[in-house]
Amino acid sequence: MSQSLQLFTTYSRSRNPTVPTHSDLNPTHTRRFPVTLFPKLALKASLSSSSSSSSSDLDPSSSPVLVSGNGAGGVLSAATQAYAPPVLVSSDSSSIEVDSVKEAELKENGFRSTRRTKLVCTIGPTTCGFEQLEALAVGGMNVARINMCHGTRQWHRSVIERVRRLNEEKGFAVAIMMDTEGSEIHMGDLGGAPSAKAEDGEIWTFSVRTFDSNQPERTINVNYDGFAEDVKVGDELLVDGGMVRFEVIEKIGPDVKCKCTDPGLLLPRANLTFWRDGSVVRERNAMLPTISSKDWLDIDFGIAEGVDFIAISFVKSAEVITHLKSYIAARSRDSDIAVIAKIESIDSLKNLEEIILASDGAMVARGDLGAQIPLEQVPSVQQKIVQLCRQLNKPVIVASQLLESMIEYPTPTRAEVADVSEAVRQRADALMLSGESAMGQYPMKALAVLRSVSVRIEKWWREEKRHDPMELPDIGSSYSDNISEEICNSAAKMANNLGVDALFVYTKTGHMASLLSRSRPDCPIFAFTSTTSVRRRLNLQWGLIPFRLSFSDDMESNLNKTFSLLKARNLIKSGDLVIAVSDMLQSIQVMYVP
Ligand SMILES: Nc1ncnc2c1ncn2[C@@H]1O[C@H](COP(=O)(O)OP(=O)(O)OP(=O)(O)O)[C@@H](O)[C@H]1O
Ligand SMILES: CC(=O)C(=O)O
Ligand SMILES: [K+]
Ligand SMILES: [Mg+2]
Repeated sequence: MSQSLQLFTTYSRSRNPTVPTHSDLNPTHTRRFPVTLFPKLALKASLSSSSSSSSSDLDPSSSPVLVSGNGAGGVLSAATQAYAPPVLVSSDSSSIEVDSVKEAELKENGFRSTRRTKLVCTIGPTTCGFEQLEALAVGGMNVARINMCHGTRQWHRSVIERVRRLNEEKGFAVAIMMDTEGSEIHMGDLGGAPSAKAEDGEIWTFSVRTFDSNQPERTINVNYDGFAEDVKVGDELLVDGGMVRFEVIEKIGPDVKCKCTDPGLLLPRANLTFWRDGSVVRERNAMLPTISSKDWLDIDFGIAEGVDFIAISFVKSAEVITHLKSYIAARSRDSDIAVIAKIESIDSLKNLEEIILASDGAMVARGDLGAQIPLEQVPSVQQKIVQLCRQLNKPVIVASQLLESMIEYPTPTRAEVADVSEAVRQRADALMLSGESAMGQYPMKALAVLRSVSVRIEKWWREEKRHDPMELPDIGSSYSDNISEEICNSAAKMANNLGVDALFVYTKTGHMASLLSRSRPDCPIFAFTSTTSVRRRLNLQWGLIPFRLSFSDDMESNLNKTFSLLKARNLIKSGDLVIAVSDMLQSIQVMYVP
């Protein structure tokens, strides 16, 4: 076996004076980097003129090969590379200019300051139209989430179709995440009303009876037949994780009379938990399946629609994730739907490591989590989950109430901004909007707040060099996996030490890209992959700018092609220092853009 670390040091022009210079990086001096991890260290100075090979790599007649973007994407036809600054996508006879936002950002601020933290938006009544979806995509939405608790499958299908059309026509790579309902106890849909206000001291009836059109006043339907049997007089009933609270005062057959003790807004299908003697009552929930029969139908729907992620609510154990993954694999051989475990119950915390290991990512679902554990424990649990996910190389989303007040108001509270900053500082892969984007009055403003806070905090922490280095354990099961990990860890470290402008990774499955992301390097990671589904999936991971690119096993030609395409688009320039790694050739290459 020949596992070599190859350092191709191509020197083409004098070093940018703002970054450290290395006088021995030149055509006549090759330098052995202090890397001793590999059996054979082949150090090769590649002196060929990179620009000379570009013409043969770029066949003007070929179809679009390069699609860039970090939620704001674009398609660059090889034919346009030399001349055409406006990047065009031809989906029909007319051409549409795309990616103006991302490109403008990359060009104005340099790609060093692009946002690393990814943004997930829950789509609901206020954002389901094509124009609103486009505005969200332009505003930085990387993943659109649809919550199967709400709306019909037809409604969800139309959202998926619109997102797909947006991607095709405008060159975005917005991924779709389907979130299951789960079989927890929740309220009915309030007889069609958007919300209802419960005032202090009011008596409300929670009933397992279903009501057709005429729902009696102050009556709420509960979806679970055993509800009236399970609760006891004196129990505390929490709606939506404690946003509204009631005390159970009387049981009459299927009806449970409750007095409101903390007033608030009741929203359709809000979750219900009941507490007795200071802790949540969960015996019954423990017996309910994590994936209900309705969830299985929704999952079939998600597979048929080709969603990118399925997020499973109220995961209790790793088995359910493993089972779902094999179910998906059996149903859709070619698809690579990633399974995200939502951490929102006591059981999920008990089995945290196994669950995360079995999943393709996790969500800190603070809404329901805060209804199951004391609220003051939520911040430390969040930090723990975020750290563990990074160590195990799984993307992690911090969700719920990040900008809750923006459902009603155009400006966030200072406390909300601090909460968002903290999640960015913890270097979660992604932040999620829920009600703010699903049914709030200011979805675009809320997204803009996430975007600006992310960019600001990321930059501040980079400048301050305040990031704690994290111990990254070996996670691969084979020697070859371990080599990939060492290559990525070393490449990220070299990138920081040398102050390079970008890391490039050529990856078929996205694995090497995720390993680079795990190191949270100072520079952005340009991830080149040949399939659109992998590109969309990488859109959830910290610091990756995913591009679709047809590439070969010949790294030199890949690099030349990439340099030409990116330079034509003014995304990189001669003299930029780049470190490249790839799946195909286990190597680290350091070079200046010719
Ligand atoms: N497809 C939809 N149709 C109508 N309203 C929606 C839709 N999706 C979300 N909402 C509204 O936005 C609110 C917040 O959305 P979110 O997805 O966070 O849901 P949730 O019901 O709080 O539950 P969870 O996230 O725990 O599943 C919901 O309570 C609901 O009022
Ligand atoms: C997102 C979600 O499910 C929660 O916070 O409960
Ligand atoms: K859900
Ligand atoms: Mg939840």
